[in-house]
Amino acid sequence: MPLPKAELHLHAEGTLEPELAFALAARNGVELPYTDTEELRKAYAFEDLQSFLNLYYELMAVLRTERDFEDLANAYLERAAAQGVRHAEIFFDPQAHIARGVGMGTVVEGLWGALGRSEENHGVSTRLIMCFLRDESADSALEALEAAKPYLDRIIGVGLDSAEVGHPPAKFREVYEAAAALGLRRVAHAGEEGPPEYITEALDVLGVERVDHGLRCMEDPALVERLVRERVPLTLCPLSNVRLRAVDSLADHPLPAMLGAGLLCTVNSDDPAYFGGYAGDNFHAVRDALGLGEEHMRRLARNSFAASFLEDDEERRARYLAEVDAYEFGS
Ligand SMILES: Nc1ncnc2[nH]cnc12
Ligand SMILES: [Zn+2]
Repeated sequence: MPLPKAELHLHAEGTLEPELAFALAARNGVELPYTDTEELRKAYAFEDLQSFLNLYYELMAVLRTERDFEDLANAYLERAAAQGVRHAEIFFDPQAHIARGVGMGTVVEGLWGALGRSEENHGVSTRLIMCFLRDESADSALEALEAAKPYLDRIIGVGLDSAEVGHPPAKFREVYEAAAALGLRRVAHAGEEGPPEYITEALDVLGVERVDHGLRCMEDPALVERLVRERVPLTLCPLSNVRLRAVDSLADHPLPAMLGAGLLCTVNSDDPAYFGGYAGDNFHAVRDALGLGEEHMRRLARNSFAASFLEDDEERRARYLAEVDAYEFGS
């Protein structure tokens, strides 16, 4: 039985496996510039975040109908459940779909077709977080938030993703203020490729409650101290960091140093179809490459539920934490 865990950094579009991409392409009459899944997989040798994002946006062309988004989310939830994920807070990128003529309603209702039944079908509770694309304009982000207003019973928060360097968080002050006024939770990618200052800005200007990645905080000891003191969760994605060359190898990942510093670290998969593993694979990878023992694994699992947005269901959070505490390794 796998260790129970929450996944807090997962892009729905990043769960598009090559086989499903080809199946959806055929269903929707979309032509992909790859002959088969094998050739597509060869394109997964990334140099950096941008080289990944180019493929990530290209393959989204196959996602057109509510059913496509529902199938995508169901495929993820099934795999995640098999790896011990009990709760998933799932990002999606509405602007990338709206720009292709696929409306907010299609995306949200499609994803909801799977998420709304996830507990019965997969035993996984879920939340949905819409992300703004930081390499698009602040006005475009405001338009996306406006388009989301009819669906706010389905969306619990906002995030910020896409190409980081050159797009500091402060660009999105206004849309984050508007999101906060609507009662939405706030997170942002920061310190993946961008400097530690972007993490500080995300906290101070955007008011984020969690930092996605946050890896580069380790370059600034005063920032680390602050993140520890304020108990700001970091949603780390180790296999993603290797594939996008944020770290040289898994053995060089700063996770042990980050845990040692007292940071509230969590381990997640980011875009599992592209980076070679789902949540449980990421847990196993850091255990094996970094020699983390059972107590570290249990701590990471506890952190994932502690850092989740389950304030609306503390009873459930307590139940999940009790599952982690009772977990017997090797069972
Ligand atoms: N790791 C990542 N960083 C920034 N934007 C993303 N969009 C999907 N995955 C991402
Ligand atoms: Zn991400």
